[in-house]
Amino acid sequence: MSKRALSPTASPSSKRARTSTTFRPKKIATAEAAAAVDQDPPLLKLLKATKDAERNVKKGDAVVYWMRMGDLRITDNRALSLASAHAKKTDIPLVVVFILSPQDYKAHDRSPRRIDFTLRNLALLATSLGKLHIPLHIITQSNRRAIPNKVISFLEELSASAIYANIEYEVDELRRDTQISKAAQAKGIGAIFVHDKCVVEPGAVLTKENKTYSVYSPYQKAWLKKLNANIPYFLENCRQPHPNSESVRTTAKFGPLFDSLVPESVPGFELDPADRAKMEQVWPAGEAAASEMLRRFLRTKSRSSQLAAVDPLADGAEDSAKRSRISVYDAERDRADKDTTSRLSPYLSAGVISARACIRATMPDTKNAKVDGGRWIQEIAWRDFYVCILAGFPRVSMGRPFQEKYADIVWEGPALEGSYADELNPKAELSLATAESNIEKWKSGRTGYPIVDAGMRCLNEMGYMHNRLRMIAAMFLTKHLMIDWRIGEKYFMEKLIDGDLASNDGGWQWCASTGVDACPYFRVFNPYNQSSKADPTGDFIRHFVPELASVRGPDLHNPPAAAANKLGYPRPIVKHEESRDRALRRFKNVGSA
Ligand SMILES: Cc1cc2nc3c(=O)[nH]c(=O)nc-3n(C[C@H](O)[C@H](O)[C@H](O)COP(=O)(O)OP(=O)(O)OC[C@H]3O[C@@H](n4cnc5c(N)ncnc54)[C@H](O)[C@@H]3O)c2cc1C
Repeated sequence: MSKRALSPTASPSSKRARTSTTFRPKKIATAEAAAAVDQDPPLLKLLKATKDAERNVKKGDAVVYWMRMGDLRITDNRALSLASAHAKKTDIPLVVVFILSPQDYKAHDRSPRRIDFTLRNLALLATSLGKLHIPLHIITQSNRRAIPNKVISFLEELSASAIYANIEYEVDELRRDTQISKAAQAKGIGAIFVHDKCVVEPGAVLTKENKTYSVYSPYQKAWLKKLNANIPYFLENCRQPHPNSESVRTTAKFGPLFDSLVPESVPGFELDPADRAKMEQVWPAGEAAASEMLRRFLRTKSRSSQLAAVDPLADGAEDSAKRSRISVYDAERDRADKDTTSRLSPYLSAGVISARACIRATMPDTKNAKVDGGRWIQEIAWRDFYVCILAGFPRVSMGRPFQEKYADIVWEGPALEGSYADELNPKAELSLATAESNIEKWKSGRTGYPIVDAGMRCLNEMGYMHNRLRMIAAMFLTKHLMIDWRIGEKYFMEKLIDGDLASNDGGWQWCASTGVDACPYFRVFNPYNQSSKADPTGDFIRHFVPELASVRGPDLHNPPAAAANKLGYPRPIVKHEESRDRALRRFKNVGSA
């Protein structure tokens, strides 16, 4: 039975409602501020602050595991496993806490779908933990700056001996945890923050000069070598938590923690009922669903019936060793007209399954098995790479381009909050109204480029987009419409169910050519060519752009004017060659139009 309370919106405190509407996080740091943070990365500060965290820990009455948005699972969870071992060793109960923080969700442009997915998973976790007599205590904290004090007072109320958590690599979160770590240790409470998100943690793979890699290929080679050199550590299957004694449920201190309810929604992030029902169908919550999705990816064939917003666990998946999705991944992964990829990103982003488990599942079951570094494994390495970039060059999470030399590219459209100016860039060619109208057409999938429109409508409908389509849509916004990548990055985060700052920023800056190991600025995708590669059958476009449902053959990718007009499909809002020339000009002459 899932344990969920009615939405707190039913009786919002006026203070909470006010906070969520007036809170305006600063989005873009100055170049100087970003450079200063790069020089002294917050991850190193946290690791330093927690180095001796387990020394001088007082004996207490409980051990706390702080579950975060990126580790919503019981199986193979490093911090949970360590917390449980500590509790078992000292014979005290384990308590799990989750803090709902709407201001953080706003600061990170979290989508209501991602929040809903979090709550759906938490509801299942509350039940599973309850079977182990472990309470899942939910705290809603309206002012994010007050979280450190809130955590410390919670630990003091429980007379906790230690708190464990998996590291979140975003700047604000690292700073918050460093503050908590220092405050906890001052009170004799251990604060232990461990790596869990990546297969190979940030800092473990460095260049010869002891620096974070900023080019993927050598990184990936070094990553694989490191991984294979110590598989028991990097691919450890962390132990399941031990149950608490049942008697913990009746104690005055811990009993009430079992009454905590997972809310139905978070104010400001509610989903309308139809969307919620769809999300439940397309992205079923829970560790069992994630494991089954992984199993199907490894063992069964792709299906064109899976190209849209449907149940990924629907009957009909056909077993095949030779034609399983992973076996043909290298050749078929760029196709959006069937489920060629794993669709595990929402589960990996929310930590419903560990990246370690994904890699382990691809390995033969022999003692000396090695990770083969095949194409799918390389994608998991991309995920690790972008987390390393976030940790090693925190500037990217402060709204700055990785390549600062591109900071002054002349973008069309509105300036961003906390950006250079409040008004339109004076060098822009288009009026603000035209640029804003272009952005709206891109968002709603009405650009007149079928593959871009199908991708954007897919994003709007199911909170997910195939990787190749994300690339096409992102490049279209940044190069064809010459709109600042941060506008697209924000829109994706607000819509995606798998929204993840490291991968999203990495992907956007790659497409905008401002990022780490980015696409060279002169390589501007031709959307028509890309379209026939990503959707050779045309099924994907016909599904998501119903105006074109009757069109067959090459016309589908580039509908002739007369046919488009007749079918009510828009004409292209820009011309590929002209926009390409403009993008090249602006990147060659940064600061000029
Ligand atoms: C503009 C843009 C924005 C993106 N935003 C996000 C995001 O917010 N969250 C997110 O998880 N991914 C993001 N990606 C990466 C990628 O598109 C998705 O991870 C992938 O489409 C998920 O589908 P899948 O699970 O079927 O992937 P598979 O092909 O099955 O790959 C397996 C896993 O590897 C990881 N992965 C695959 N490709 C990439 C990649 N290029 N970069 C980083 N990790 C990768 C993902 O965790 C993925 O689940 C973005 C890419 C681009 C170009």
